[in-house]
Amino acid sequence: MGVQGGRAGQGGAEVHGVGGSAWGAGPRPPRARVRVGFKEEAQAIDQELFTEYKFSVDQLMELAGLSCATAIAKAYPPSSFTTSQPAVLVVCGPGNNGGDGLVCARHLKMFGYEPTVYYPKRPNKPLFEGLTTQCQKMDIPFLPEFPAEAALIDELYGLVVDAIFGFSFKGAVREPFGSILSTLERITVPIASIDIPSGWDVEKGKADGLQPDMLISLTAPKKAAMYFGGRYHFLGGRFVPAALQEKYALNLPPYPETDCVLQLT
Ligand SMILES: NC(=O)C1=CN([C@@H]2O[C@H](COP(=O)(O)OP(=O)(O)OC[C@H]3O[C@@H](n4cnc5c(N)ncnc54)[C@H](O)[C@@H]3O)[C@@H](O)[C@H]2O)[C@H](O)CC1
Ligand SMILES: [K+]
Repeated sequence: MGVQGGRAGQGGAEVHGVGGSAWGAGPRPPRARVRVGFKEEAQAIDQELFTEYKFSVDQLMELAGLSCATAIAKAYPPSSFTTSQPAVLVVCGPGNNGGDGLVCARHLKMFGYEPTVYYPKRPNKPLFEGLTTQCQKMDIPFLPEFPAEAALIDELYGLVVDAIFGFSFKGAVREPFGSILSTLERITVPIASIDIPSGWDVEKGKADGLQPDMLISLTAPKKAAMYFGGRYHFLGGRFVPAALQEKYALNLPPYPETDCVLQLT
């Protein structure tokens, strides 16, 4: 099961191309001329967007989630799925990365996919409650339990969206996410990670961690993106005003026309 042309296994040469896993070869420079961002910068830009530019989290999350669904639709069109339906499992974590996942699930449904959400730790905040209700009202199922067997995920879904942790992840991973990540490390269907592969150190990555087929960097690639060895790297979150891009010397390549995503590799 999976998507046509999807990877056959974690870290396999057929996915990572010549040279095999990026980990084997050590860090490599990003293939597009994009200055790799740093964790501190990502959070500082985020803060400035909220405090100085007066954006709300809802606004940016909507654009971030839409970018993710759009990038997924470009890399894995529904027709490429080998499952009977373009079934996507969206795994959402407890912070804003999880919120991006909920928005992404909603747009994927609009785009003709069949998303299912797993959302074990739900913040008691109107934003996340609203996003959850929107998905439920759109007949997006929420799993009560995470599939214990990696093989079951491979059988039921053609793609997994990793919206567990973003740039605020730190320290040793706590349950239930440790078990979830160890199951995801064993699946063979492709994983699309939002902003950062979950469980990775934001700067150093994680050699024995998740190895997604796709990474959608939001605002700018974080330092750990240097270690990404999958097939598709997209930039999304086309919402950083020019003055802020200049202040942080983001040096982002131009997005094509009116697109909300840019394929970097
Ligand atoms: N400007 C932008 O680019 C935007 C990015 N967005 C997304 O927001 C995330 C960052 O969100 P944040 O809420 O700050 O944090 P996270 O989602 O990364 O996770 C925090 C969440 O996780 C828990 N946690 C942290 N470490 C651990 C651990 N070791 N084990 C278990 N749990 C852990 C923590 O307690 C919190 O609950 C960014 O990456 C983008 O994806 C926004 O959408 C806005 C625009
Ligand atoms: K993630």
